[in-house]
Amino acid sequence: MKYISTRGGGKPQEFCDILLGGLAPDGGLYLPESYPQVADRLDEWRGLSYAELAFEILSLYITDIPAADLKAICDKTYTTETYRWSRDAAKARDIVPLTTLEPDFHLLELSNGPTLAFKDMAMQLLGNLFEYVLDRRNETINILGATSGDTGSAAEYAMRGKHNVRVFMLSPEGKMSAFQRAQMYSLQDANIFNIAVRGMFDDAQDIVKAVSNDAGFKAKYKIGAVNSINWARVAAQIVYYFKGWFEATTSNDQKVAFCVPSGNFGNICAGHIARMMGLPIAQLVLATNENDVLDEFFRTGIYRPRATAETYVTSSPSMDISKASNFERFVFDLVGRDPAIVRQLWREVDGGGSFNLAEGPFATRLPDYGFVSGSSSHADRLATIRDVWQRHGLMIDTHTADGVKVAREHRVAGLPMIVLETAQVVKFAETIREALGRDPVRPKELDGIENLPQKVEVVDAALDQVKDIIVRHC
Ligand SMILES: Cc1ncc(COP(=O)(O)O)c(C=O)c1O
Ligand SMILES: N[C@@H](CCOP(=O)(O)O)C(=O)O
Repeated sequence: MKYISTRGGGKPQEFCDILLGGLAPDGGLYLPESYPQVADRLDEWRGLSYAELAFEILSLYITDIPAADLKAICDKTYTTETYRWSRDAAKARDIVPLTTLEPDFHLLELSNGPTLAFKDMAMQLLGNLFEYVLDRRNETINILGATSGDTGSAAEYAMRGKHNVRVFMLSPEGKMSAFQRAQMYSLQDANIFNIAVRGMFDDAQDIVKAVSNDAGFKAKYKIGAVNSINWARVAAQIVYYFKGWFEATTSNDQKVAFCVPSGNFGNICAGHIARMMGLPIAQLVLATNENDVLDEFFRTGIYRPRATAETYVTSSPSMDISKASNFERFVFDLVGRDPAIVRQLWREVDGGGSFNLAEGPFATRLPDYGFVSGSSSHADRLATIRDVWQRHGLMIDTHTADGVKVAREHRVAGLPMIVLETAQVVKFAETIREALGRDPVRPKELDGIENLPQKVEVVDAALDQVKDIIVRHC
Protein backbone atom coordinates (compact mmCIF):
# COMPACT_ATOMS: atom_id res chain seq x y z
CA MET A 1 0.00 0.00 0.00
CA LYS A 2 1.27 3.47 -0.87
CA TYR A 3 0.28 6.82 0.62
CA ILE A 4 -0.65 10.08 -1.06
CA SER A 5 -1.11 13.61 0.23
CA THR A 6 -4.56 15.20 0.39
CA ARG A 7 -2.97 18.19 -1.37
CA GLY A 8 -1.58 16.12 -4.23
CA GLY A 9 2.15 16.90 -3.87
CA GLY A 10 5.05 14.44 -4.11
CA LYS A 11 5.20 10.80 -5.12
CA PRO A 12 3.28 8.03 -3.34
CA GLN A 13 5.19 6.85 -0.26
CA GLU A 14 5.59 3.56 1.62
CA PHE A 15 4.20 3.24 5.17
CA CYS A 16 7.59 3.23 6.95
CA ASP A 17 8.59 6.40 5.11
CA ILE A 18 5.57 8.32 6.39
CA LEU A 19 5.47 6.65 9.82
CA LEU A 20 7.81 8.98 11.63
CA GLY A 21 6.63 12.27 10.13
CA GLY A 22 3.50 14.36 10.40
CA LEU A 23 2.26 16.49 7.56
CA ALA A 24 3.21 15.69 3.98
CA PRO A 25 5.81 18.14 2.59
CA ASP A 26 3.02 20.03 0.75
CA GLY A 27 1.15 20.63 4.04
CA GLY A 28 -1.45 17.93 3.36
CA LEU A 29 -2.22 14.74 5.26
CA TYR A 30 -1.37 11.25 4.10
CA LEU A 31 -4.04 8.74 3.14
CA PRO A 32 -3.78 5.33 1.48
CA GLU A 33 -4.13 5.37 -2.31
CA SER A 34 -7.29 3.30 -1.86
CA TYR A 35 -9.25 1.66 0.93
CA PRO A 36 -9.00 -2.15 0.96
CA GLN A 37 -12.44 -3.77 0.66
CA VAL A 38 -13.03 -6.35 3.37
CA ALA A 39 -16.78 -7.09 3.47
CA ASP A 40 -16.11 -10.66 2.35
CA ARG A 41 -13.58 -11.24 5.14
CA LEU A 42 -15.85 -10.40 8.07
CA ASP A 43 -16.92 -14.03 8.63
CA GLU A 44 -13.31 -15.12 8.74
CA TRP A 45 -12.43 -12.36 11.24
CA ARG A 46 -15.35 -12.87 13.64
CA GLY A 47 -13.99 -14.35 16.88
CA LEU A 48 -10.39 -13.19 16.42
CA SER A 49 -8.62 -11.73 19.42
CA TYR A 50 -7.91 -7.99 19.36
CA ALA A 51 -4.24 -8.56 18.48
CA GLU A 52 -5.17 -10.97 15.67
CA LEU A 53 -7.73 -8.55 14.27
CA ALA A 54 -5.26 -5.67 14.50
CA PHE A 55 -2.76 -7.72 12.50
CA GLU A 56 -5.32 -8.59 9.80
CA ILE A 57 -6.40 -4.98 9.35
CA LEU A 58 -3.02 -3.30 9.73
CA SER A 59 -1.34 -5.71 7.33
CA LEU A 60 -3.59 -4.30 4.60
CA TYR A 61 -2.07 -0.87 5.24
CA ILE A 62 1.47 -1.78 6.33
CA THR A 63 2.92 -3.75 3.46
CA ASP A 64 6.59 -2.85 3.94
CA ILE A 65 7.11 -4.58 7.29
CA PRO A 66 7.41 -8.39 7.05
CA ALA A 67 4.19 -10.07 8.16
CA ALA A 68 5.88 -12.03 10.97
CA ASP A 69 7.36 -8.82 12.41
CA LEU A 70 4.08 -6.94 12.20
CA LYS A 71 2.31 -9.85 13.89
CA ALA A 72 4.88 -9.79 16.69
CA ILE A 73 4.37 -6.03 17.12
CA CYS A 74 0.57 -6.44 17.32
CA ASP A 75 0.90 -9.32 19.81
CA LYS A 76 3.29 -7.29 21.96
CA THR A 77 1.04 -4.21 21.86
CA TYR A 78 -2.46 -5.53 22.55
CA THR A 79 -2.06 -7.47 25.79
CA THR A 80 -4.22 -7.67 28.89
CA GLU A 81 -1.25 -6.46 30.95
CA THR A 82 -1.22 -3.17 29.03
CA TYR A 83 -5.01 -2.72 28.71
CA ARG A 84 -5.89 -3.75 32.24
CA TRP A 85 -8.15 -1.04 33.63
CA SER A 86 -11.51 -2.45 32.51
CA ARG A 87 -14.41 -1.75 34.87
CA ASP A 88 -15.23 -5.48 34.59
CA ALA A 89 -12.08 -7.56 35.16
CA ALA A 90 -13.78 -10.61 33.62
CA LYS A 91 -13.93 -8.81 30.26
CA ALA A 92 -10.37 -7.48 30.30
CA ARG A 93 -9.14 -9.96 27.72
CA ASP A 94 -11.41 -8.29 25.11
CA ILE A 95 -9.03 -5.26 25.27
CA VAL A 96 -12.00 -3.03 24.28
CA PRO A 97 -14.94 -4.58 26.18
CA LEU A 98 -18.50 -3.73 25.22
CA THR A 99 -20.81 -2.73 28.08
CA THR A 100 -24.52 -2.85 27.34
CA LEU A 101 -26.49 -0.09 29.09
CA GLU A 102 -29.83 -1.19 27.67
CA PRO A 103 -30.91 -3.21 24.61
CA ASP A 104 -29.19 -1.80 21.51
CA PHE A 105 -27.29 0.87 23.47
CA HIS A 106 -23.67 0.10 24.32
CA LEU A 107 -20.42 1.66 25.48
CA LEU A 108 -17.18 0.49 23.86
CA GLU A 109 -14.45 0.83 26.50
CA LEU A 110 -11.42 2.26 24.75
CA SER A 111 -9.67 3.73 27.75
CA ASN A 112 -8.25 0.74 29.60
CA GLY A 113 -4.63 1.43 28.68
CA PRO A 114 -1.82 2.96 30.76
CA THR A 115 -3.06 6.57 30.63
CA LEU A 116 -6.79 5.84 30.81
CA ALA A 117 -7.83 7.39 27.49
CA PHE A 118 -8.50 5.98 24.02
CA LYS A 119 -5.22 7.47 22.75
CA ASP A 120 -3.37 4.50 24.25
CA MET A 121 -5.01 2.19 21.70
CA ALA A 122 -2.96 3.73 18.90
CA MET A 123 -0.07 5.26 20.81
CA GLN A 124 1.16 1.98 22.30
CA LEU A 125 1.33 0.60 18.76
CA LEU A 126 3.15 3.72 17.55
CA GLY A 127 5.74 3.35 20.30
CA ASN A 128 6.49 -0.20 19.17
CA LEU A 129 6.46 0.69 15.46
CA PHE A 130 8.79 3.66 16.03
CA GLU A 131 11.22 1.49 17.97
CA TYR A 132 11.18 -1.19 15.24
CA VAL A 133 11.77 1.22 12.35
CA LEU A 134 14.33 3.42 14.16
CA ASP A 135 16.38 0.38 15.23
CA ARG A 136 16.44 -0.99 11.70
CA ARG A 137 17.47 2.37 10.26
CA ASN A 138 19.79 3.19 13.13
CA GLU A 139 18.08 6.57 13.51
CA THR A 140 16.81 8.75 16.33
CA ILE A 141 13.73 10.99 16.39
CA ASN A 142 12.54 14.09 18.22
CA ILE A 143 8.79 13.97 18.51
CA LEU A 144 6.95 17.26 18.63
CA GLY A 145 3.31 16.95 19.65
CA ALA A 146 0.36 18.99 20.85
CA THR A 147 -2.16 17.86 23.41
CA SER A 148 -5.41 19.08 24.88
CA GLY A 149 -4.98 16.56 27.67
CA ASP A 150 -4.76 12.93 26.56
CA THR A 151 -2.51 12.59 23.50
CA GLY A 152 0.38 14.00 25.52
CA SER A 153 0.34 11.53 28.37
CA ALA A 154 -0.39 8.60 26.02
CA ALA A 155 2.61 9.55 23.86
CA GLU A 156 4.89 10.12 26.84
CA TYR A 157 3.97 6.79 28.45
CA ALA A 158 4.48 5.01 25.11
CA MET A 159 7.88 6.63 24.47
CA ARG A 160 9.36 7.15 27.95
CA GLY A 161 12.75 5.58 28.42
CA LYS A 162 13.10 4.68 24.71
CA HIS A 163 16.76 5.31 23.85
CA ASN A 164 16.25 6.70 20.34
CA VAL A 165 13.28 9.00 20.98
CA ARG A 166 12.81 12.40 22.67
CA VAL A 167 9.31 13.81 23.19
CA PHE A 168 8.55 17.56 23.20
CA MET A 169 4.89 17.91 24.13
CA LEU A 170 2.99 21.21 23.95
CA SER A 171 -0.07 21.61 26.16
CA PRO A 172 -2.40 24.56 26.78
CA GLU A 173 -1.33 26.17 30.06
CA GLY A 174 -3.92 25.75 32.81
CA LYS A 175 -6.66 24.30 30.57
CA MET A 176 -6.41 20.56 31.34
CA SER A 177 -7.71 18.75 34.41
CA ALA A 178 -5.44 18.48 37.46
CA PHE A 179 -5.05 14.74 36.84
CA GLN A 180 -4.13 15.23 33.17
CA ARG A 181 -1.49 17.80 34.13
CA ALA A 182 -0.07 15.55 36.81
CA GLN A 183 0.04 12.53 34.51
CA MET A 184 2.29 14.39 32.07
CA TYR A 185 4.23 16.87 34.12
CA SER A 186 5.19 14.42 36.86
CA LEU A 187 7.23 12.31 34.43
CA GLN A 188 10.91 12.89 35.18
CA ASP A 189 12.36 10.79 32.33
CA ALA A 190 15.33 12.42 30.62
CA ASN A 191 13.76 12.02 27.16
CA ILE A 192 10.46 13.76 28.02
CA PHE A 193 10.02 17.55 27.76
CA ASN A 194 6.71 19.14 28.71
CA ILE A 195 6.06 22.62 27.37
CA ALA A 196 2.97 24.54 28.51
CA VAL A 197 1.87 27.11 25.94
CA ARG A 198 0.03 30.30 26.90
CA GLY A 199 -2.96 29.63 24.64
CA MET A 200 -5.32 26.86 23.60
CA PHE A 201 -4.70 23.47 21.99
CA ASP A 202 -5.16 24.97 18.51
CA ASP A 203 -2.26 27.38 19.13
CA ALA A 204 -0.07 24.43 20.10
CA GLN A 205 -1.25 22.43 17.08
CA ASP A 206 -0.45 25.40 14.80
CA ILE A 207 3.12 25.42 16.14
CA VAL A 208 3.49 21.69 15.50
CA LYS A 209 2.29 22.19 11.92
CA ALA A 210 4.56 25.21 11.39
CA VAL A 211 7.57 23.16 12.50
CA SER A 212 6.46 20.29 10.28
CA ASN A 213 6.21 22.71 7.35
CA ASP A 214 9.75 24.03 7.96
CA ALA A 215 11.58 21.39 5.89
CA GLY A 216 15.08 22.55 6.92
CA PHE A 217 14.41 22.52 10.68
CA LYS A 218 12.44 19.28 10.42
CA ALA A 219 15.31 17.49 8.68
CA LYS A 220 18.07 18.97 10.86
CA TYR A 221 16.35 18.11 14.14
CA LYS A 222 14.71 14.88 12.92
CA ILE A 223 11.25 16.02 13.93
CA GLY A 224 8.53 13.36 14.09
CA ALA A 225 4.83 13.44 14.93
CA VAL A 226 2.49 11.47 17.17
CA ASN A 227 -0.65 13.52 16.75
CA SER A 228 -3.38 12.11 14.58
CA ILE A 229 -1.93 14.04 11.63
CA ASN A 230 0.28 10.92 11.62
CA TRP A 231 -1.51 8.28 9.51
CA ALA A 232 -0.43 5.41 11.78
CA ARG A 233 -2.57 6.85 14.61
CA VAL A 234 -5.68 6.74 12.43
CA ALA A 235 -4.84 3.29 11.04
CA ALA A 236 -4.59 1.80 14.54
CA GLN A 237 -7.93 3.35 15.49
CA ILE A 238 -9.75 1.62 12.59
CA VAL A 239 -9.34 -1.71 14.38
CA TYR A 240 -11.66 -1.01 17.31
CA TYR A 241 -14.57 -0.11 15.04
CA PHE A 242 -14.35 -3.66 13.66
CA LYS A 243 -14.01 -5.11 17.16
CA GLY A 244 -16.99 -3.08 18.42
CA TRP A 245 -19.11 -4.16 15.47
CA PHE A 246 -18.23 -7.85 16.05
CA GLU A 247 -19.16 -7.54 19.74
CA ALA A 248 -22.53 -5.91 19.02
CA THR A 249 -23.64 -8.16 16.13
CA THR A 250 -24.00 -11.83 15.37
CA SER A 251 -24.12 -11.77 11.58
CA ASN A 252 -22.84 -9.73 8.66
CA ASP A 253 -26.20 -8.36 7.60
CA GLN A 254 -26.49 -6.38 10.86
CA LYS A 255 -25.63 -2.71 10.80
CA VAL A 256 -24.74 -0.52 13.77
CA ALA A 257 -24.29 3.16 14.56
CA PHE A 258 -21.21 4.53 16.32
CA CYS A 259 -21.29 7.73 18.35
CA VAL A 260 -17.90 9.40 18.70
CA PRO A 261 -16.97 12.28 21.04
CA SER A 262 -14.99 14.48 18.67
CA GLY A 263 -12.46 17.30 18.62
CA ASN A 264 -9.67 16.85 16.11
CA PHE A 265 -11.77 14.42 13.97
CA GLY A 266 -9.12 11.70 14.34
CA ASN A 267 -11.23 9.09 16.07
CA ILE A 268 -14.28 9.42 13.86
CA CYS A 269 -12.05 9.64 10.77
CA ALA A 270 -11.01 6.07 11.57
CA GLY A 271 -14.73 5.15 11.74
CA HIS A 272 -15.29 6.76 8.35
CA ILE A 273 -12.45 4.67 6.92
CA ALA A 274 -13.76 1.45 8.52
CA ARG A 275 -17.08 2.20 6.81
CA MET A 276 -15.36 2.88 3.49
CA MET A 277 -13.68 -0.54 3.85
CA GLY A 278 -17.10 -2.18 3.96
CA LEU A 279 -17.82 -2.46 7.70
CA PRO A 280 -21.63 -2.28 7.98
CA ILE A 281 -21.94 1.08 9.77
CA ALA A 282 -25.29 2.76 9.13
CA GLN A 283 -24.50 5.97 11.00
CA LEU A 284 -21.51 7.85 12.35
CA VAL A 285 -22.83 10.15 15.06
CA LEU A 286 -20.41 12.97 15.81
CA ALA A 287 -20.65 14.58 19.26
CA THR A 288 -18.95 17.84 20.22
CA ASN A 289 -18.90 19.89 23.38
CA GLU A 290 -19.52 23.66 23.34
CA ASN A 291 -16.73 23.92 20.74
CA ASP A 292 -19.08 22.84 18.01
CA VAL A 293 -17.24 23.58 14.75
CA LEU A 294 -17.75 20.03 13.49
CA ASP A 295 -21.38 19.87 14.56
CA GLU A 296 -21.91 23.13 12.68
CA PHE A 297 -20.44 21.58 9.52
CA PHE A 298 -22.60 18.46 9.61
CA ARG A 299 -25.72 20.54 10.29
CA THR A 300 -25.07 23.36 7.82
CA GLY A 301 -22.29 22.39 5.38
CA ILE A 302 -20.20 25.33 6.64
CA TYR A 303 -16.73 24.63 8.02
CA ARG A 304 -15.69 27.64 10.07
CA PRO A 305 -12.71 27.03 12.35
CA ARG A 306 -12.68 29.46 15.26
CA ALA A 307 -9.93 31.60 16.71
CA THR A 308 -8.51 31.03 20.20
CA ALA A 309 -10.63 33.83 21.62
CA GLU A 310 -13.76 32.02 20.41
CA THR A 311 -12.73 28.63 21.82
CA TYR A 312 -14.25 27.75 25.18
CA VAL A 313 -12.51 26.06 28.10
CA THR A 314 -14.99 23.31 29.00
CA SER A 315 -15.39 20.38 31.35
CA SER A 316 -14.60 17.99 28.46
CA PRO A 317 -11.26 19.75 27.92
CA SER A 318 -9.70 17.22 25.57
CA MET A 319 -12.28 18.27 22.97
CA ASP A 320 -11.61 22.01 23.28
CA ILE A 321 -10.56 22.16 19.65
CA SER A 322 -11.74 24.55 16.94
CA LYS A 323 -9.56 23.50 14.00
CA ALA A 324 -10.00 19.81 13.35
CA SER A 325 -6.87 18.54 11.59
CA ASN A 326 -8.25 15.26 10.31
CA PHE A 327 -11.31 16.86 8.80
CA GLU A 328 -9.14 17.44 5.72
CA ARG A 329 -8.88 13.66 5.27
CA PHE A 330 -12.67 13.31 5.19
CA VAL A 331 -13.12 16.28 2.85
CA PHE A 332 -10.58 14.74 0.47
CA ASP A 333 -12.87 11.71 0.15
CA LEU A 334 -16.00 13.87 0.00
CA VAL A 335 -14.71 15.91 -2.96
CA GLY A 336 -13.84 12.78 -4.90
CA ARG A 337 -10.17 12.79 -3.85
CA ASP A 338 -9.45 15.86 -5.94
CA PRO A 339 -6.39 17.54 -4.35
CA ALA A 340 -6.94 20.77 -6.29
CA ILE A 341 -10.27 21.27 -4.50
CA VAL A 342 -8.71 20.46 -1.11
CA ARG A 343 -5.90 22.95 -1.77
CA GLN A 344 -8.42 25.62 -2.62
CA LEU A 345 -10.60 24.95 0.44
CA TRP A 346 -7.62 24.93 2.82
CA ARG A 347 -6.25 28.13 1.29
CA GLU A 348 -9.37 29.71 2.76
CA VAL A 349 -9.07 27.91 6.09
CA ASP A 350 -5.33 28.50 6.52
CA GLY A 351 -5.94 32.18 5.81
CA GLY A 352 -8.36 32.33 8.75
CA GLY A 353 -11.50 31.88 6.62
CA SER A 354 -14.16 29.23 6.16
CA PHE A 355 -15.87 27.29 3.38
CA ASN A 356 -19.40 26.32 2.59
CA LEU A 357 -20.24 22.98 0.95
CA ALA A 358 -23.99 23.37 1.44
CA GLU A 359 -24.45 24.27 -2.16
CA GLY A 360 -22.89 22.66 -5.19
CA PRO A 361 -22.08 19.06 -6.03
CA PHE A 362 -20.75 17.95 -2.63
CA ALA A 363 -23.91 18.74 -0.69
CA THR A 364 -25.75 15.89 -2.39
CA ARG A 365 -22.85 13.49 -1.71
CA LEU A 366 -22.61 14.25 2.02
CA PRO A 367 -25.56 12.04 3.11
CA ASP A 368 -23.83 9.03 1.48
CA TYR A 369 -21.21 9.11 4.25
CA GLY A 370 -23.70 8.47 7.07
CA PHE A 371 -22.77 11.35 9.36
CA VAL A 372 -25.14 13.06 11.78
CA SER A 373 -24.11 15.25 14.70
CA GLY A 374 -24.98 17.14 17.85
CA SER A 375 -23.38 19.08 20.67
CA SER A 376 -23.45 19.07 24.44
CA SER A 377 -23.08 21.70 27.16
CA HIS A 378 -21.76 21.57 30.72
CA ALA A 379 -25.32 21.23 32.04
CA ASP A 380 -26.02 18.38 29.57
CA ARG A 381 -22.80 16.68 30.66
CA LEU A 382 -23.74 16.81 34.36
CA ALA A 383 -27.27 15.58 33.65
CA THR A 384 -26.01 12.69 31.50
CA ILE A 385 -23.39 11.60 34.05
CA ARG A 386 -26.09 11.64 36.76
CA ASP A 387 -28.60 9.79 34.63
CA VAL A 388 -26.21 7.01 33.62
CA TRP A 389 -25.11 6.65 37.25
CA GLN A 390 -28.67 6.50 38.57
CA ARG A 391 -30.06 4.20 35.88
CA HIS A 392 -27.09 1.91 35.26
CA GLY A 393 -24.79 2.33 38.27
CA LEU A 394 -21.90 3.31 35.97
CA MET A 395 -19.73 6.40 36.08
CA ILE A 396 -18.83 7.83 32.70
CA ASP A 397 -16.35 10.58 31.99
CA THR A 398 -17.25 14.00 30.63
CA HIS A 399 -16.29 13.27 26.99
CA THR A 400 -18.19 9.99 26.95
CA ALA A 401 -21.13 11.87 28.47
CA ASP A 402 -21.11 14.21 25.47
CA GLY A 403 -21.27 11.08 23.31
CA VAL A 404 -24.12 9.49 25.26
CA LYS A 405 -26.14 12.70 25.17
CA VAL A 406 -25.85 13.09 21.39
CA ALA A 407 -26.23 9.35 20.74
CA ARG A 408 -29.59 9.37 22.51
CA GLU A 409 -30.79 12.13 20.18
CA HIS A 410 -30.01 10.03 17.12
CA ARG A 411 -31.23 6.57 18.09
CA VAL A 412 -33.03 4.63 15.37
CA ALA A 413 -35.31 1.75 16.41
CA GLY A 414 -33.62 -1.60 15.86
CA LEU A 415 -30.20 -0.10 15.10
CA PRO A 416 -27.61 -0.86 17.80
CA MET A 417 -25.83 2.32 18.95
CA ILE A 418 -22.25 2.00 20.19
CA VAL A 419 -20.90 5.02 22.06
CA LEU A 420 -17.11 5.15 22.17
CA GLU A 421 -15.98 5.56 25.78
CA THR A 422 -12.90 7.70 25.31
CA ALA A 423 -11.58 8.29 28.83
CA GLN A 424 -11.92 7.09 32.39
CA VAL A 425 -13.65 9.09 35.11
CA VAL A 426 -10.59 9.53 37.36
CA LYS A 427 -9.14 11.94 34.81
CA PHE A 428 -12.04 14.35 35.36
CA ALA A 429 -12.83 13.94 39.05
CA GLU A 430 -13.73 17.64 39.47
CA THR A 431 -16.79 17.30 37.22
CA ILE A 432 -17.75 13.87 38.53
CA ARG A 433 -17.81 15.40 42.02
CA GLU A 434 -19.99 18.24 40.76
CA ALA A 435 -22.39 15.81 39.06
CA LEU A 436 -22.57 13.04 41.65
CA GLY A 437 -21.28 14.58 44.89
CA ARG A 438 -18.67 11.83 45.18
CA ASP A 439 -15.21 11.06 43.90
CA PRO A 440 -14.51 8.32 41.39
CA VAL A 441 -12.59 5.37 42.78
CA ARG A 442 -9.04 5.55 41.50
CA PRO A 443 -6.55 2.76 41.03
CA LYS A 444 -4.25 2.59 44.10
CA GLU A 445 -1.08 3.22 42.12
CA LEU A 446 -2.45 6.58 40.94
CA ASP A 447 -3.18 7.84 44.45
CA GLY A 448 -1.61 11.24 45.10
CA ILE A 449 -0.31 11.68 41.55
CA GLU A 450 -1.24 15.38 41.73
CA ASN A 451 1.21 15.86 44.62
CA LEU A 452 4.27 14.58 42.76
CA PRO A 453 6.91 17.13 41.66
CA GLN A 454 6.18 18.47 38.16
CA LYS A 455 8.62 19.27 35.34
CA VAL A 456 7.28 21.74 32.74
CA GLU A 457 8.52 24.83 30.92
CA VAL A 458 6.02 27.63 30.14
CA VAL A 459 6.26 29.60 26.87
CA ASP A 460 4.18 31.98 24.75
CA ALA A 461 2.35 30.52 21.76
CA ALA A 462 5.36 31.46 19.67
CA LEU A 463 7.13 29.25 17.16
CA ASP A 464 10.63 30.57 17.93
CA GLN A 465 10.27 29.89 21.67
CA VAL A 466 9.37 26.27 21.00
CA LYS A 467 12.14 25.86 18.44
CA ASP A 468 14.62 27.28 20.97
CA ILE A 469 13.71 24.57 23.47
CA ILE A 470 14.14 21.83 20.87
CA VAL A 471 17.50 23.22 19.78
CA ARG A 472 18.66 23.50 23.40
CA HIS A 473 17.89 19.86 24.16
CA CYS A 474 19.02 18.18 20.93
C1 LIG B 1 -11.10 11.76 26.01
C2 LIG B 1 -11.20 12.26 24.61
N1 LIG B 1 -12.36 12.14 23.97
C3 LIG B 1 -12.51 12.58 22.71
C4 LIG B 1 -11.48 13.20 22.03
C5 LIG B 1 -11.70 13.64 20.63
O1 LIG B 1 -11.07 12.79 19.70
P1 LIG B 1 -10.62 13.34 18.29
O2 LIG B 1 -9.71 14.51 18.54
O3 LIG B 1 -9.90 12.21 17.68
O4 LIG B 1 -11.83 13.76 17.59
C6 LIG B 1 -10.24 13.34 22.67
C7 LIG B 1 -9.07 13.98 22.04
O5 LIG B 1 -8.80 13.92 20.93
C8 LIG B 1 -10.09 12.83 23.98
O6 LIG B 1 -8.92 12.90 24.59
N1 LIG C 1 -7.76 15.46 22.26
C1 LIG C 1 -6.37 15.35 21.99
C2 LIG C 1 -5.93 16.42 21.05
C3 LIG C 1 -6.02 15.93 19.65
O1 LIG C 1 -4.91 15.21 19.42
P1 LIG C 1 -4.75 14.11 18.30
O2 LIG C 1 -3.37 13.62 18.55
O3 LIG C 1 -5.74 13.05 18.54
O4 LIG C 1 -4.89 14.77 17.02
C4 LIG C 1 -5.63 15.31 23.31
O5 LIG C 1 -6.25 14.88 24.28
O6 LIG C 1 -4.49 15.67 23.41
